[in-house]
Amino acid sequence: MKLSGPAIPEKWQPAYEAHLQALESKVAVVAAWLLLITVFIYQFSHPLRNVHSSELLGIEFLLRLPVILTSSMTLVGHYLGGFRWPSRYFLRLMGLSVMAMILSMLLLYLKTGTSGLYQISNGLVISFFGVSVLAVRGIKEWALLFLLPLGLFAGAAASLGIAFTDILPLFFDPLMMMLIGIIVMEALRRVLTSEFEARQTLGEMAATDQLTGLLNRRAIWPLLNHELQHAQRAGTPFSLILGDLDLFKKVNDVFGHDAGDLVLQETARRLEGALRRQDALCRWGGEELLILLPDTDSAGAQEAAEKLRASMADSTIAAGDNRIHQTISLGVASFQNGDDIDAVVSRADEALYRAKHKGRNRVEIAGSADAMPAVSD
Ligand SMILES: Nc1nc2c(ncn2[C@@H]2O[C@H](COP(=O)(O)OP(=O)(O)OP(=O)(O)O)[C@@H](O)[C@H]2O)c(=O)[nH]1
Repeated sequence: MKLSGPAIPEKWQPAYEAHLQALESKVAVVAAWLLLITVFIYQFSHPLRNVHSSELLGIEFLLRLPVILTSSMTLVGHYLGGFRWPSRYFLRLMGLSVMAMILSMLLLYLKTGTSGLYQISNGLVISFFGVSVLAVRGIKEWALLFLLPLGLFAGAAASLGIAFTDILPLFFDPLMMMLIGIIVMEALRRVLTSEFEARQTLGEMAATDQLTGLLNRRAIWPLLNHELQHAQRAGTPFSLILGDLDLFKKVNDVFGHDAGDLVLQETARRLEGALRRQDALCRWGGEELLILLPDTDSAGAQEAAEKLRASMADSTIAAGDNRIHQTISLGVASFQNGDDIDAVVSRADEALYRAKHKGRNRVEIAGSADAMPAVSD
């Protein structure tokens, strides 16, 4: 069984990491509460469990103290935001403190010959199961949580002169429980990973235009709003380009709808190739495209729009035996104080309208223009 689980595609890695961290955070809080409760129950229930007289209570409390501290830290971190560490570190601390507690108790009982080894053996079973469930990320965490403490325990037992033949039988059931815990956790992780992938796929489908693979109109809105807020807060510029394929109706009429679709797909590919990584390209409507250029002023956006125009005009598109010369007209508008998104889009639309009117296959900048004459075609 591959304990590291199925591979997550590269593009989803950041979201998967966030998903894992959210899971670890939930497991850490539940584990911290459980540990605090159980440690106190065990500390004060020894008469009920008929373990031993009270002479070891003090030292047992000291051995339980790291568990109390690490689980308290986890809860403080979670509820009060006191520590900025990822939950993974809290899980490690709690797991290691549980292992240190139970293994030192075992050494203590073995060394002092105190009756109650049977209880410690039960404690080992519970602890090994519990700690294996903390290994949310799989094999590497498991190795850290188990191999390190068990290695130290073996060293300590050897130096105290405790025979391994006395110890090994005590570990049989705990190791079985550890195995069960790991398998349960791995199964759970696989279910959660499949659920994560299904959610990502659905999210992508909902955000993507099926024909071109570009963002759809709904999906670009959050990006536009984010950019608007950033511009309002930090005073950074951003620009929008509205592009519209020229005389595209003719392509459909002359070459057929399939050829039209192919032209749209090739347009998406070319425009994407001409843009920067941080720019967002969206299919705004039928043959209309909206491009968001973060951190770009009017001059930069004009340059980008010119590149987009050239990427279409410079070479024909092959559709079966035909070569289609498809051009695009573009209107550019940049954010100005007091704008909302509709205002910037509307200015880009006016500029596009002008580009069409002036003969198509050209870039027009909002605000740089003459009053708009009526378009005749
Ligand atoms: N093949 C195809 N055609 C589409 C799609 N979406 C929109 N269209 C077509 O795009 C054409 C747009 O035509 P018009 O709005 O008249 O504009 P135009 O012919 O491009 O002319 P101008 O914009 O003035 O340059 C229409 O024929 C639509 O049917 C699509 O997904 N696939």
